[in-house]
Amino acid sequence: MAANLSPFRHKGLSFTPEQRISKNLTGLIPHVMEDSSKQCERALKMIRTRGTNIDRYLYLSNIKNQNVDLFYSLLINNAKELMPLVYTPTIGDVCLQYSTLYTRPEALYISIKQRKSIKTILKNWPYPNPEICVVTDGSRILGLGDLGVNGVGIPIGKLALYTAAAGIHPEKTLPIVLDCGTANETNLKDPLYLGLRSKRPSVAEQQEFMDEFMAAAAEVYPDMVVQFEDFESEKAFNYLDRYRNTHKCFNDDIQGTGAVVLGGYIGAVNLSGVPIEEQRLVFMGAGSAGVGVAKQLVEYYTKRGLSEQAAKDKFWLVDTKGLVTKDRGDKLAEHKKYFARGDNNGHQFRTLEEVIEYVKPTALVGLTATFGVFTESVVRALKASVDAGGLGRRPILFPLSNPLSKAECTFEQAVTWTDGTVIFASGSPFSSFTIKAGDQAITYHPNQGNNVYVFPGIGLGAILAKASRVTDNMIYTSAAALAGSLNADEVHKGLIYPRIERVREASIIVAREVMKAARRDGVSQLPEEQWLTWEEWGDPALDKYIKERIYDPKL
Ligand SMILES: NC(=O)C1=CN([C@@H]2O[C@H](COP(=O)(O)OP(=O)(O)OC[C@H]3O[C@@H](n4cnc5c(N)ncnc54)[C@H](O)[C@@H]3O)[C@@H](O)[C@H]2O)C=CC1
Ligand SMILES: CC(=O)C(=O)O
Ligand SMILES: [Mg+2]
Repeated sequence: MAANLSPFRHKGLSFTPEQRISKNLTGLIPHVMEDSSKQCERALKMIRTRGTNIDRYLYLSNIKNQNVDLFYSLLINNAKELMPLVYTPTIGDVCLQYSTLYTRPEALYISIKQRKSIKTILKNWPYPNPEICVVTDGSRILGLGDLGVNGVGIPIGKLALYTAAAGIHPEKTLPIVLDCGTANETNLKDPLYLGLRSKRPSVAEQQEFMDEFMAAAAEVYPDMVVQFEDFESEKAFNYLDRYRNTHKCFNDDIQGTGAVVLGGYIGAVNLSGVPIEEQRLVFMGAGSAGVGVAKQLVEYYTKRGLSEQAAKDKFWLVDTKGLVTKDRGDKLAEHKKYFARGDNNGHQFRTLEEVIEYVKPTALVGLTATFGVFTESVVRALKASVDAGGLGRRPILFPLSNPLSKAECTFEQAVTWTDGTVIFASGSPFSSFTIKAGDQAITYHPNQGNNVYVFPGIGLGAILAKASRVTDNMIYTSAAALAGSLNADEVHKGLIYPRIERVREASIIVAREVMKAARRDGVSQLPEEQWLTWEEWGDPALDKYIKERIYDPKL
């Protein structure tokens, strides 16, 4: 690429005749001058005529590499169509094949063998002062397991959404993969695999590496917010505890997912006809996401006046061995202990059907990374237990695992098995579903319950508030802000999340409330006079401040 056609300054075919002359571009691009809509039209035609989603991803990725503004114009204005290509579910397939698809670097790749050079590597990043970093060690990529360095697609995808959904300038985003080896035999045997060809070292050694990384990142980029992503559960909880009080960081799978599910749960309860006090929640999956979400919901209940114990009593967590109880006889992982039930009178419930029969839940949340565990009998049992409470009540069913190939059930199944009564959210997007009966047709609209509705706003809010830490209140507030961000049409349609086309509007609301929470918690380092001005002029002034600072692609 000619130096005068940097991807960050490339206007494609929109360069004016004057710009073409002054930048010596004459003849380097076709003579025609096109506005952005024409260029988007061409790209969309290409995308729609490619044969596979991987081809579409590669085409988009190529555009991003050549013309950043065109890429983000496309993504922002066609979020519903293109987000599933840049993010889940397609990004899951991309990660599985990353080492084969690789054509150029798009992230920082830091291996545990380069421990002595972390600062140098960070300084090698070509764009100055990144504001947000998404870092993974690839050990639990979506529901696909340990993908090692191939997991780098996730930080790349999440950061594209930081720009598309929250307007963080693309030059201010930094994707990082920490390569500690992998347990993935397929990758280890793949001659094209790009990562360290060794098993992961001990947890202690990985933690030392992480300590060194966090210290180096804070020294080289002191203002940067760090988002932990897709670390397997033990490390996810450990690193969050370890750094949350000393670094500007949060864990998206624990905290972001907690907030997004709480945001949707508030709306779902309103639609369900089952009062919040009567809700009983079964969680299938007790990993970082399951426990993170359940804890966020406990906080919601305690803020509504319940004691912590009474709030906790509303949750039954299930893992591969059955209901998580104190006396199950196996050694519970540390993060499961908080929710271990002690009221099972020595009885152990091994299957989800047994748990449903015992608990009579009103809501079922899936975070298992296992396709199809919400079987017909499970979903029908959930519906029956909700119906038993009274007419017109609706079951809440959230199969949240990603990508689509790991969803606990499909939208069509959920609608069919609940006779259309389900309040549904899935981690990856399902299409609407129409049932025809004679001349009548009813169309059901799914929700996407994915942390993309909160992490961009949490990061943006923390950056703009100049927050020294990401506090629990900032996370909690993001959920409440999301729940309040639906417009009248979305409420009328019975949705519990804003339509994905409105994720940018929702993210600004989330960011604004996160900023205010940072200030309330005393972690905002903005001058006090600034906050007093916003107090005087209210949210519109703060919104204006945010909007003036966010990136809008201009071709
Ligand atoms: N929708 C969203 O925004 C998000 C979705 N997720 C998804 O959640 C899933 C889980 O993520 P983590 O909690 O980090 O994984 P994890 O591996 O830590 O936890 C999985 C849990 O599910 C349990 N499990 C697995 N198979 C099961 C089965 N057949 N029956 C019962 N329990 C079973 C395991 O015992 C474990 O407790 C992944 O697919 C991930 O993509 C994660 C974060 C955000
Ligand atoms: C959405 C997400 O963060 C996950 O599936 O891990
Ligand atoms: Mg994740």
